[in-house]
Amino acid sequence: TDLHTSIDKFQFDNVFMNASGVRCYTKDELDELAQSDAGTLVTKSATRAKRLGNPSPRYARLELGSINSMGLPNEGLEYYLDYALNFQKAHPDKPIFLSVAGLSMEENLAMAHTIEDSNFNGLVEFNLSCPNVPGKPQTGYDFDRTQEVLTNLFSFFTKPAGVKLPPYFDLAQFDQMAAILNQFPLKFVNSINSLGNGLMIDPETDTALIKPKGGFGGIGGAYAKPIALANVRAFSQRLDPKIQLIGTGGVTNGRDAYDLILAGASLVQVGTLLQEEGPAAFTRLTRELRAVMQTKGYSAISDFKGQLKVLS
Ligand SMILES: O=C(O)c1[nH]c(=O)[nH]c(=O)c1I
Repeated sequence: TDLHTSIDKFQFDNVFMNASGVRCYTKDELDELAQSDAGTLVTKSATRAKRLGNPSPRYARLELGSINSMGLPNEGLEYYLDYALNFQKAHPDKPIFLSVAGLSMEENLAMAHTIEDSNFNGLVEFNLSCPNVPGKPQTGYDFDRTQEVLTNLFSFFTKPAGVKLPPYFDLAQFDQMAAILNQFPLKFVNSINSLGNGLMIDPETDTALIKPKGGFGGIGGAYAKPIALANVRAFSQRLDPKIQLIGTGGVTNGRDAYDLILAGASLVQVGTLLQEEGPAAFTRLTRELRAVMQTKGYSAISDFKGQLKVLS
């Protein structure tokens, strides 16, 4: 069985990769991902300047996943762009993703110009869904703003790019968002980011588990699986076929990854599981996905991608 997959002209020898924000803040962490069984990697969402992020505790493991309000801590765009430029020299056959999350339209466009003017030859993921910067709403939940950002962006940006979206929960929202996204030369849509602004409680102290925002943070892990499947499926049914899906959310084993691919995903990102198990998780996931494919009689991702059946 072969886990080879592609997005646009980019080929990957394995469908698995990290979700932005997980074990991808520093060069050392990124190198660990590069040396793992993952097919590729994405850097922590970058702002122009380095950010420390929110006060700790800002991440907690939960019974069925995780809650985080990191607050966009990162080393700044130049750091990740520098990493990417060195990486592509050393690994010309392994395209990587650069994630960008400007806190304003101007910052997003300024960072996009910097990337456009660079020799970066991988893919750019514009994160429209960070839920944890106090006072900053998620762009992905403001349709007019999303339209405006993408219009300004693609008036000059020519490198391969996609967007990271928050989860939607209403079919009219899938219709509206897809109608916006279909207007732009996107190579991919990555769905979903964490379930924004959840809350969990420490049973000993009756206190919110994490410190920022009175305990509100993005929820990941098994809790996210049914929402991730629905979002990938909904966009797969609505987007121009030229726009491919990256499935993120709820991957704990090979079957979860198989399900995201059935729903239409070309790549599968792993967040909470990677945070908890480390890059060795990719070895287990790869083995487990191959086993599911063998059971089903499939030898390639294309044999079952998007082939979810429904009851007639
Ligand atoms: O708090 C974060 O840094 C964060 N956390 C998330 O769960 N998703 C995001 O896109 C981001 I930028």
